[in-house]
Amino acid sequence: MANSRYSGKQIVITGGTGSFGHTVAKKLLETDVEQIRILSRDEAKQDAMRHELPDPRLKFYVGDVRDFDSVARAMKNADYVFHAAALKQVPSCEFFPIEAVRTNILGSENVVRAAEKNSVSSVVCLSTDKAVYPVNAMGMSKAMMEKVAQSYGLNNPNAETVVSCVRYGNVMYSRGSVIPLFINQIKAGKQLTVTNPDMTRFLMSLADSVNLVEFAFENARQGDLFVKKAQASTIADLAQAVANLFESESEIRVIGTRHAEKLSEALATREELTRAEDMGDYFKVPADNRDLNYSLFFESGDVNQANYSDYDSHTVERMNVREIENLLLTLPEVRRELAAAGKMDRIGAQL
Ligand SMILES: O=c1ccn([C@@H]2O[C@H](COP(=O)(O)OP(=O)(O)O[C@H]3O[C@H](CO)[C@H](O)[C@H](O)[C@H]3O)[C@@H](O)[C@H]2O)c(=O)[nH]1
Repeated sequence: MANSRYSGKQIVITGGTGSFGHTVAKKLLETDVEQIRILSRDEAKQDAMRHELPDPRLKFYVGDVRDFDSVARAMKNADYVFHAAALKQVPSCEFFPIEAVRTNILGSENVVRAAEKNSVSSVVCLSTDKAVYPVNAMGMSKAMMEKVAQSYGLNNPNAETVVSCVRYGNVMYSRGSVIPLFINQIKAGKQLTVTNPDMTRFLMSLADSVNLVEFAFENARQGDLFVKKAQASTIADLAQAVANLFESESEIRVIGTRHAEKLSEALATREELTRAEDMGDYFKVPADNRDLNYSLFFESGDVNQANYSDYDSHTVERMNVREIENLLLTLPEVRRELAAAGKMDRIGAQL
């Protein structure tokens, strides 16, 4: 990260003890940032992070985005906010959707309001492809978070706080996700459980997701939403790639689609793409800035829509098994697992 942007700045990361917060904090500590504040609920995780990153510029705030006062306290005199706190497990949000409303929607509103109150200059909110045409409560609540973020600019055209969003695909090797699951199944000599071999997902590394937030932070204007162009793969190919790397003979067992999951995910809708700016590796989707004169919503349409299709994991360029293997080899966690399994030649091929 360029030093100048963060020089002398105070930055709040909500949900800062998660994998994203952790990675960003580490990267920021390499700059001349003045202070990084981690706002999160779990003091044990904070303690672990404090020991891992012993730096006086890193401060820990116990709090919850559901509680406005705790958010406002962490934001006092802050300059920038990365809003990563969320309930993001699909199944738990299905069982407790109101909890997703409280954290992902109302909590995000608290973050925006507290940022405004403290004259924070930029807030970047983290969203997911599951917010696009959502079918599960987690995705629906994230879609509403995006609306909360974008409506801030619509209602406050002269605001000094710029609020933007980014949308991720699946972050590879994130906690509880399918890649570490496949690796554990291989290590245990079990079959690889594939839900639906034809299901597709966008695959991103944690480093990609941090770069996306940084890009948004550097380029955002009020209400913008950023998407990183990503490659996709089928789950069958992903399972095969993991098996190949570990030279595993584990068979693939098809277990069927789980509750509330989709065959493919979309990172942007065709309606969004009609007004998006192509920025090379990224799309920037500006907010729909028509004002609250409803006739404009009803009477002025968009003639371009028919020329675009959704940016969907089923239709974008798909990696083949070999390409997925190479992508997996860029992940430090996979390299560690391969080293532990004595597959040094695999790692060496990529050095
Ligand atoms: O045993 C399994 C488990 C999963 N899958 C498949 O692997 C893909 C990825 O599954 P993950 O569980 O890794 O990820 P999800 O797409 O379900 O969602 C994940 O990524 C989201 C972000 O988009 C959220 O963070 C969410 O909480 C997190 O589980 C899916 O197609 C899923 O069907 C299998 O084939 N076998």
